Amino acid sequence: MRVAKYSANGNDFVIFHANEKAERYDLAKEICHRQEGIGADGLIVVVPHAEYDFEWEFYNSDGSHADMCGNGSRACAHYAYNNNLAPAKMSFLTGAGIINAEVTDNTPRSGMVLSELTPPEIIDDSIEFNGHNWWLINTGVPHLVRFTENIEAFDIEEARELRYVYNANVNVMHVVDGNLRVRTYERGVEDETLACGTGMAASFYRAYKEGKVQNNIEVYPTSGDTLYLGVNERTITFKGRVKKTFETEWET
Ligand SMILES: N[C@@H](CCC[C@H](N)C(=O)O)C(=O)O
Repeated sequence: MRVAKYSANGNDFVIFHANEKAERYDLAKEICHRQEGIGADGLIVVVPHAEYDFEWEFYNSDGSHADMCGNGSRACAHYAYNNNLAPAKMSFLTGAGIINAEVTDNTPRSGMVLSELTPPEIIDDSIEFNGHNWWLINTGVPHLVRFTENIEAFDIEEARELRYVYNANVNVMHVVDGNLRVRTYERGVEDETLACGTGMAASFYRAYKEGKVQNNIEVYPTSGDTLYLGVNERTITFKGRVKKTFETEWET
């Protein structure tokens, strides 16, 4: 089976396409394993759909399903376009709903991809934990977000505790010159990742709602890359470069 490895600003994925949907938890764990597999934060399988350009299956590296993945949606759009599975402007079905994406500045190895995420929903804006105010926001998957003045001191153990209490990903953000730095602990990877799209979107949404940033800003994840986020009437737009790092045969 031919698979492609992608990096979307440090959040990395293995992607392949198949003729039909299946339960691929074990394959996800095997392929994503950092020492014994290819190594990735997630596995994406592109399958045909009657109404949309395609549908995806998304798995975290521990084999769990997730309804949505912002960075994965951009990597997947580049993969689908370059494998003639979708036009440059496409719509595809995820567990969270329909995602519209557009690939520009394309080469076989990289592209600029804009993904329009599903409408954000503030689930709770008054969570108090260890003296901090957290918001729980669903941007396709649930994220806890709070502000910090010292982003270097992101407490991974506290994040891990919160992740299990709320069954959510956990983010801290710092406003820098009107833009945002964000660090994310991801459930399903069970550690900090180099970038998380829905996490950056949830952080941006809270900062925007509280008037701490304007619309259309730059967001910097742990990888140090630059992503572009904005909000329109209903959805959050999320744009940045993705890279195909290699392709290989995977023996099943
Ligand atoms: N990295 C993703 C989010 C993937 C799903 C998440 N780990 C969960 O289980 O909720 C992104 O870029 O949004």
